[in-house]
Amino acid sequence: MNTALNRIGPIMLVGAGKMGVALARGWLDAGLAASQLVIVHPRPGEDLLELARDYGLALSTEASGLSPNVLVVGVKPQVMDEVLESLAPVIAPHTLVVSIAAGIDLARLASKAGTQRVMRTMPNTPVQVRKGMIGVVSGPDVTAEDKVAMDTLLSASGQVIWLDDEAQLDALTAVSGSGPAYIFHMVEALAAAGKRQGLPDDIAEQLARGTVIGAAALMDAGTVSATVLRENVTSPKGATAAGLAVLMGSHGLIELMDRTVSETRKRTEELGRI
Ligand SMILES: NC(=O)C1=CN([C@@H]2O[C@H](COP(=O)(O)OP(=O)(O)OC[C@H]3O[C@@H](n4cnc5c(N)ncnc54)[C@H](O)[C@@H]3O)[C@@H](O)[C@H]2O)C=CC1
Ligand SMILES: O=C(O)[C@@H]1CCC=N1
Repeated sequence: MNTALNRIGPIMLVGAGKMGVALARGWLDAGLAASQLVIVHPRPGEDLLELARDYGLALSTEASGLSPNVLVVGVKPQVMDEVLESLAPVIAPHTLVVSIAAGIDLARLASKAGTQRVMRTMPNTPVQVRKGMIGVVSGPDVTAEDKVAMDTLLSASGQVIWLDDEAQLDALTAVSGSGPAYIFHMVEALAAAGKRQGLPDDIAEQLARGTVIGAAALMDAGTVSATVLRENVTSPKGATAAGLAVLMGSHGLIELMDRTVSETRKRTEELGRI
């Protein structure tokens, strides 16, 4: 049992799809008692039902009968307005409203939720294993106690990055919110290249996946920079140097990642205007 975590509730999570379930699993793994969490979902999917079974969680099909201290809204940006408006009966003056939606700004959240006590967060899927990167910005009526409570709750899922400038949350979305997808695609690309070099499919996939896991574990094990870790693999005039000359050459990964992150940010900003 994690005492600090269990002083925050009751917590209501509305919309537990991929991300909501990932967050909830992180909190429950960190010691949040099932009695402190109410999950509201009209049609629970298999992942949510499994989470409920694992932790003895009660699921609810509608938000009613409770004004939570923290209301986390985990729906898609496209339905955020209507969902927030429908939550008016459970939002009390003591309720901190927390959105995880990409793009929707604090002013819009506040206007639809009917309170200035709002926060905007941007987690990523590794929150499920408590290795998330989670950006946060606060609305004007968020108290110091709210910030401590959210820092405790979100820290249970990974590293919390507080930002003062809301625009930076869209940049953070494009780096760490979407970032796991870039890395998973790197695994797919490395496996595909291995197959083209004649490796059996299953072995190429095992090698690519295991290599990214091993490289991430090396970064996790210490504070050595990615640059030094890369240099440690790269013997002068050796094999790696030949491959990196392509990856780090003109139109290489730096340019590709720059364009990728820039497009993701642009779309994040668009989602906030839909
Ligand atoms: N998937 C990711 O890696 C990340 C997603 N996000 C944000 O998280 C939010 C959810 O994304 P995902 O989990 O990927 O999508 P998802 O589609 O898996 O989850 C959204 C869930 O909300 C449910 N829902 C819709 N209307 C509802 C209502 N009225 N009441 C309760 N539940 C309702 C849907 O049935 C669905 O299960 C989005 O706003 C997205 O921008 C943020 C960070 C990372
Ligand atoms: O793709 C999306 O819109 C969300 C935001 C960050 C990760 N997934």
